[in-house]
Amino acid sequence: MVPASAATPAIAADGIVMTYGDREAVRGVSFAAAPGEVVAIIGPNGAGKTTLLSIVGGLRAPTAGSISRPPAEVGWVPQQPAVYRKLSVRENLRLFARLERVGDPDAVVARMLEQTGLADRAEEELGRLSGGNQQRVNIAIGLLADPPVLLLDEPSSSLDPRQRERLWEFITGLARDPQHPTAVVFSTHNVQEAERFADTILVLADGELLFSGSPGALVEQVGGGERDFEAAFVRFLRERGH
Ligand SMILES: Nc1ncnc2c1ncn2[C@@H]1O[C@H](COP(=O)(O)OP(=O)(O)OP(=O)(O)O)[C@@H](O)[C@H]1O
Repeated sequence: MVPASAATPAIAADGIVMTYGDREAVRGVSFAAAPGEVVAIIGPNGAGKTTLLSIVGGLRAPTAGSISRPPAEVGWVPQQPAVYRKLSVRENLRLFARLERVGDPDAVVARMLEQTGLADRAEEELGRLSGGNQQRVNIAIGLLADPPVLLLDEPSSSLDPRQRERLWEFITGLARDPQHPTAVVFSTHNVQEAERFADTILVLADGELLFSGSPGALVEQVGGGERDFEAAFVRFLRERGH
């Protein structure tokens, strides 16, 4: 749990603008994440969350603005995994390790199996694993190149509450690893999840960054009178015309 100001950022986005035709999907957004910091991007449908994440991950070039790291140093976990359900867990990891041209694919695959706690499921067909374990494999693929930054687009949206809990244990463990504190940036529609697991919340609406700070600071901004974080978030948006 390192506040962004306390260390050199693991990643910084500066003045990101993205236009699709004449539609401005992201309007001059800047943010930074420190090593070990967990950042949640929340906002209504169409706010620009996926667009912003995909630019930070180097999947799309922005219309304007810059990202402090090249795409090779940023792990990306898409909402729709690109995994092969008929291949085993190990085969999937090996395939993506080769595609990413990691130095020693077998060693990297062994490390990922260890890190995800899936070593004893390595030979199982991926499609037979639970949704939560499939999502771990999806995340492991994002981690193959050992990136200092991991981006996840709605990582828990298809999981039940128990799987969700285990997934967050895993993700926050990556951030808190003292040897390799990964900066984690994720988007979610689950506002309570953002409040629970993120150090910093970014509120995006209609492409504009309306808030950046701790969950507590957002509650304070709306006067602290709401019954929970979700109610405070809804009020915050309403007061700003969304
Ligand atoms: N490839 C594209 N071409 C044209 N418009 C796009 C494209 N991708 C996204 N948009 C538009 O940009 C805006 C932001 O979309 P984006 O998917 O980034 O939002 P989001 O916050 O991730 O939404 P959701 O919560 O629904 O996933 C939307 O108006 C969307 O229709």
